[in-house]
Amino acid sequence: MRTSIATVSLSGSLTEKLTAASRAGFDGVEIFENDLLASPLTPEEIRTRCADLGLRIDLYQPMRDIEAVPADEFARNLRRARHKLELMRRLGADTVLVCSSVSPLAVDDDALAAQQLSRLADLAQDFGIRVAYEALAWGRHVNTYDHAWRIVETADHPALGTCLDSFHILSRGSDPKGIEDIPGEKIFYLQLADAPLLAMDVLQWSRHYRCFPGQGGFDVTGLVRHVLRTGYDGPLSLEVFNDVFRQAEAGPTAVDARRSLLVLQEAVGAAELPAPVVPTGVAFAELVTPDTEPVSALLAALGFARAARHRTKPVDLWQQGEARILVNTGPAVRRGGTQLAAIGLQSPDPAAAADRAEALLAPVLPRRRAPQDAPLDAVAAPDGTELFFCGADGWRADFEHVAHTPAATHVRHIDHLALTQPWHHFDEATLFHRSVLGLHAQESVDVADPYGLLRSRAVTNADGSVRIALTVGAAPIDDTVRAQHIALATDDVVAAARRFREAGGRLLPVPANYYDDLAARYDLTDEELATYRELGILYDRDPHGVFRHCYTRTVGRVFFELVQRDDGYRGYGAQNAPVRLAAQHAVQAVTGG
Ligand SMILES: O=C(O)c1ccc(O)c(O)c1
Ligand SMILES: [Mg+2]
Repeated sequence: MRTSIATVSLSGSLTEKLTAASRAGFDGVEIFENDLLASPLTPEEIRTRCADLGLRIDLYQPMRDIEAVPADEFARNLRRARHKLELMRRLGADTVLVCSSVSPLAVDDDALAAQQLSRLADLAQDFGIRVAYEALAWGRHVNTYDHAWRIVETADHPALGTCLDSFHILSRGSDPKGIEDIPGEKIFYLQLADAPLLAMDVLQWSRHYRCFPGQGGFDVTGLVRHVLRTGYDGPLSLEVFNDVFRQAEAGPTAVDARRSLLVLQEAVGAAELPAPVVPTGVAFAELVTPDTEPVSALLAALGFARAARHRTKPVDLWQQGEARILVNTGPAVRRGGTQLAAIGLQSPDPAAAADRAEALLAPVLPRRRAPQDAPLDAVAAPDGTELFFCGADGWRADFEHVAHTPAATHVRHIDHLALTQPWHHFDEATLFHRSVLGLHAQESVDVADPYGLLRSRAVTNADGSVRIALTVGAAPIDDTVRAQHIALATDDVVAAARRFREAGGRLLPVPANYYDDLAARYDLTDEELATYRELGILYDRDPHGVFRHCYTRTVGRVFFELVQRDDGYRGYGAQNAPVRLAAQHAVQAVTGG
């Protein structure tokens, strides 16, 4: 199936948009009128540019407020339409989109609408152009796809068909099954967009919050299945009006867009991709740092032992239980100090995992960093984090044992990793982790930071042995919020916190008000409360179990969390995150770091 994208979905000048669409592998574009009007290129030059980039101009849009109006008004509309059709001939575009009218002049008269659209189709036919009539969800009289189709059916004109747009159909709660009643050859175009499920005015929802299929709450895949059953063989085209994408770089957005279509095509059986290989655990988390001292001190206080050193690179392996942290002082170190740069994911088939990632347009990283290293399959996540797919124990061969005092035994494994996403990459990150890694996305939650609202969403495998929390701010965010963290699982957070403190570690202090409120919310003993208060342990419950957690101070961009997850608690203490964030800001204000 051919794929296409509307220029409105990408940022930049028309030629930047076209370049991004082509580089991401789209076959065609919908040219949005405003993009053309603002371009210094002539229609002929745009046509040539598209041809050079291997892009077909699948649609020109939109033509508005054409139908069901008084005769004199319609005469003016036809005159306007003729200009556009001439322009389209110069562009070499063969299909024009006509949106259902929102004009106060339009009357509720299907016969008149059919007759006038038929006249327009006559004119378009002279230009070799087809007219695709689309019901806007907020059209004045025509606002459902079945209504638009009835008018097209009545007009019965070979150059008039309908354009289906998943947003307009699903936002109104129309049943997409009825699409199967439309003959495939009368569906002239199919536009796809998803959206988060919001209770708001449909026009605002459409113009600001659309997202790529799989990033919102609509069943776009189900809708496409109905469309394919009609025999429709036109392109799958993305038409996404989104405030964030309008600001984000066009290149990555186009790749994200194309990935969403690949996943959708896979789901409807229109594309075959290497099957997902779900990771089965976290092999390691890798920190890069310009200075091992503060990180080493922190890890030692947490009970880790420096157990091994890489044979060829300045990388130490710190271990406790099944938790492994690599500390790298190599050339990967960037400005901004210590950061979480890579995650090793235990994979049952690393090569196949990398194949799927590559098929879904993830940047594949070199397999060997040095000739003598064991080859490792790795890709970059949208935020730049390197994801290594690790087989049984291959990567360990690159490390040689160093003499060390045994590690403590409080920490069992890495519970979760929390990564902050560049602010315009949140939906992309979720789709990436779901589609590339086969992880399941949990509900997105809002978290109040003193200086902005954050959105957080966890992706996990089935048994919870891989959990990654993705967080983003509504706008570019400050360093506290940019922090990343590694949560370490323990069976006894109180003992682990005490040990950490006795070893010289400093825990994040939590305000007394928090504990007063905790006493009101839960029936905890005075002794328990006093312990939590003393150590800065936060507490949460969900329908499954109990969560107790506390935080270390931050080094560079990274801090650690000790977590005790009892009785199948599934969350991440989101309830407590605002208190934690405020406490981190407070510490930063005092210490400057
Ligand atoms: O928001 C609009 O006006 C608009 C225009 C063209 C479309 O195809 C559409 O779905 C919406
Ligand atoms: Mg549309």
